[in-house]
Amino acid sequence: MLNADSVLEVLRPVQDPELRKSLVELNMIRNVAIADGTVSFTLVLTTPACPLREFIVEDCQRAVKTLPGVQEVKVEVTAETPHQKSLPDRTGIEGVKNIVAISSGKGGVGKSTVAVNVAVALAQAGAKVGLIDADIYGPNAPTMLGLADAQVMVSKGPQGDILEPAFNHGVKLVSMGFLIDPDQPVIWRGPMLNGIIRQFLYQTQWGDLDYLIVDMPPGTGDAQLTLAQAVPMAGAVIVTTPQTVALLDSRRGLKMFQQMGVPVLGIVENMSYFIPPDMPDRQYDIFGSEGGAKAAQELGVPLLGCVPLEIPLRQGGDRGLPITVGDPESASAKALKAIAQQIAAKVSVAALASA
Ligand SMILES: Nc1ncnc2c1ncn2[C@@H]1O[C@H](COP(=O)(O)OP(=O)(O)OP(=O)(O)O)[C@@H](O)[C@H]1O
Repeated sequence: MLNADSVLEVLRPVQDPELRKSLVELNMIRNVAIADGTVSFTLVLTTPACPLREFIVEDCQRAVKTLPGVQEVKVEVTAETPHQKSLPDRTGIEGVKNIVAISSGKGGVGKSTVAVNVAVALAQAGAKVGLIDADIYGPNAPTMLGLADAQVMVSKGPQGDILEPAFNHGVKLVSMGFLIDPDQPVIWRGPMLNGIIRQFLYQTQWGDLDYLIVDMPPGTGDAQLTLAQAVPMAGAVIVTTPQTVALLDSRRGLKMFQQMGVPVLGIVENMSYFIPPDMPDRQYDIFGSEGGAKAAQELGVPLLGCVPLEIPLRQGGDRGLPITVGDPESASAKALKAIAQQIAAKVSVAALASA
């Protein structure tokens, strides 16, 4: 007999591949309806950027089609991103579900490029996304997001000034670049850092966010400490290049986050290989190969993905048109999108495991 119960029954063995639990038991199947041989239901994923979305939908359709009398299976896909666990000694931000730091052991490895494109890719998938550019040395997220000339609006709230983030390509942004004088030497910016990070976290009109991405200054300094001690973080991502020296720096970064109780979600290897614009099928391992994979294995954290060195990626950053928007079919855009999905999946798994 074809009814809602029999549909749920055949769907019960279908598992979420990341959580390894039944979709039905996870309450991810809702609104089952049947009309003339057409079964429809809503599949509620744990992130709009689910890397296995198509795979799960196909699994569901295949299962339901085994029921006699089913001619068509219509699946509406939505998502409810879980809220990371709060910690007794760290204050979360109201409305913000998950805070993810993008970090690197040293400068110039492409941390901001990864942070900006991951934020945009999550927004493209349908998530509500904010980005804090906390890099005092090179606050370049505004340029990369096409917001170089943006002004942050400040309004008076009961507890002081409230920042109104700038917005472009689906991402809300606050940046050190909006607040500091670019001609001011870095040595004078340093002492302001803690205060500004706290203001970015607690005195910004973020609204509801699934993900708040933080582009950290390079290294293992005060900003990392301030952030980790202030808010509960869903995790940190470490960006590296394949060279050994960059990897040594990453190891330091990894240890620091682990000591502060921040889970390291994985490593992103940037500038993994070069794709010449005139020969898109060729690739050159300029900085050696497999460095990120080896480091991830050695450090016991996942490799979230490898981003090739491509000229349009740099040009997009300079022009304020992230590659994920400007050339979504390029190898680097696809890699960055897949990395965003990996991050989202790991954050959801961790949030649900600790719930
Ligand atoms: N995979 C890539 N292919 C081509 N250019 C890249 C790639 N990754 C980064 N770049 C370029 O390299 C430069 C440095 O990148 P980015 O600013 O993202 O690095 P960073 O680690 O954030 O640096 P900083 O330490 O200054 O904050 C930028 O001009 C960027 O466009």
